[in-house]
Amino acid sequence: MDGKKLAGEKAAEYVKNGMVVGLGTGSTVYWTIMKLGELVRGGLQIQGVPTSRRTEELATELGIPLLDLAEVDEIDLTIDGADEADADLNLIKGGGGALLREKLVASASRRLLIVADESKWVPALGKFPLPVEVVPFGWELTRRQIGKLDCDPILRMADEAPYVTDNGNYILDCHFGVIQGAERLSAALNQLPGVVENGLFVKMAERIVLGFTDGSVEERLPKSK
Ligand SMILES: O=C[C@H](O)[C@H](O)[C@H](O)COP(=O)(O)O
Repeated sequence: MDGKKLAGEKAAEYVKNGMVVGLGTGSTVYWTIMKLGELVRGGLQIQGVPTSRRTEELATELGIPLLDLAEVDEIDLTIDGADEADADLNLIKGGGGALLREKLVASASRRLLIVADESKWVPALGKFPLPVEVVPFGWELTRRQIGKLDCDPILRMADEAPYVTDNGNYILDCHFGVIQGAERLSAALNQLPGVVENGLFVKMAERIVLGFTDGSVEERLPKSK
C-alpha cells in the first residue's frame, strides 16, 4: 500500500473546524490537502496558509480558502512532509525546494505535524543531502564557504539551468554524512552571508504520522520530550 497516502490522509483528522492550517509541500502532504479539499466541500471551515506556489495552486483548485502568511499572527496547526526524520523528530526538509517558506510557516505555527512513509524514518540524519537555500549573487563563494564545514555542496539543477526557488534563490544540496549536532550545524550554516535558510528543522515537530506499505499507520512523538 501507499504509505504516503495513508499517512497524508490520516493527518487530516487533526484538522478541526475554524482552524488556520499551514499547508506543506510535497507528494505526502498532497494527500492531506486532497482530503481537506473533500472535507471543505462537505462543510469544514478552515483557512490554509500555503508553503509554496505548487501548494497554493492545488489548494485553490480544491476550493480551500487561503490566507497569506503576512495576514496571520499564529497558525493553529501545520501539516508537512519530510525527507528524513529521526527519533527526536529532527528533520531534513527541502527535497522539493520549499524549505524556506516551510520553515517560516512552521515557525509561525503552534503545532507542526509531519507526514511521511516509513522510508523517511532514519536512525540518524544525513543520508539525504541537506538542502541549503542561497542567494544567486556570488553563490559560488557561498558554496566554498559551506564546503569549509566539511561537505561538497552541489548546485541543484532543473532543465540544465540552476533550479530557482519560489523566492528567486538557488539550492545547494550538501552531503555532510551523518549529522551529529543538527542545531549547531543549522546555526553555522545560517550565519554565513549568502545563506538564506537550511533544511534542518530542529525541535519543531510535535508528532509524525508514518504510513507503512503493510497498510498500518503509526504516530510517534519526539523520543527526548
Ligand atoms: O521542499 C519540500 C518539502 O520539504 C517536502 O515536504 C519534502 O521534500 C518531502 O516531500 P515528499 O513528501 O514528496 O517526499
